[in-house]
Amino acid sequence: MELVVTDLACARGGVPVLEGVGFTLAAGQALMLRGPNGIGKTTLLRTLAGLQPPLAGTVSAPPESIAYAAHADGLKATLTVTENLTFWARIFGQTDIAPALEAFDLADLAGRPAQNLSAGQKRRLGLARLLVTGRPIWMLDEPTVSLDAASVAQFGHAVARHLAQGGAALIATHIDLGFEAGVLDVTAFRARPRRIDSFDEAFA
Ligand SMILES: Nc1ncnc2c1ncn2[C@@H]1O[C@H](COP(=O)(O)OP(=O)(O)OP(=O)(O)O)[C@@H](O)[C@H]1O
Repeated sequence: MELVVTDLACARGGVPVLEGVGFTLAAGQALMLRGPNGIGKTTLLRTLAGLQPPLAGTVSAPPESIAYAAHADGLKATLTVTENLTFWARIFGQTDIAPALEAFDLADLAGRPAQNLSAGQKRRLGLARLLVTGRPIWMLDEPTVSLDAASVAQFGHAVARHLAQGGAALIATHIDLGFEAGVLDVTAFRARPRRIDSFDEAFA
């Protein structure tokens, strides 16, 4: 599924962050979001994934086509690895969690409660959830935090497989993930400061 973003503007905490964002992401393609800390990469991903409304512009792909993985792992602490994946698979109408366990080398940890995993293992489980969504467009915010080199490579392979199967990925990351990808530097879309004209606007 193709994602076409046109003239998008987005805000965080009521403050415009980015404007005029436009790009196309075709099936099979990945795009790396770049730009300094605080420029608006997370804000853009949240807006594209439908977690917050844009100030302006259009996003061609519906939120139902997007799987969003935020900074936080979002795991159920007392559920095991298998139970976490099964829980998420059911939400997305899927049943098979075996490929997710395999892709992220989680089989040996399948019976362990999420709260007893290391930070990197939690992150692997968080990312494995992408595979049980069945959704074509992955939007990932700093997905490699806490991962060691082998796990980064494993994650890179999982994304590459997703792309080969006709998926697409938009990834905010500062590191090279080992597969061919375009780069979108969001610095080019930094919102210009504007005058606040009313009390209501100042505290919106
Ligand atoms: N909850 C919030 N309320 C108000 N402003 C926020 C909030 N979260 C972030 N911001 C501000 O919004 C702007 C964009 O933040 P955002 O998290 O999108 O940047 P980023 O490019 O993802 O940064 P990083 O590379 O550090 O993760 C920043 O100036 C930040 O300080």
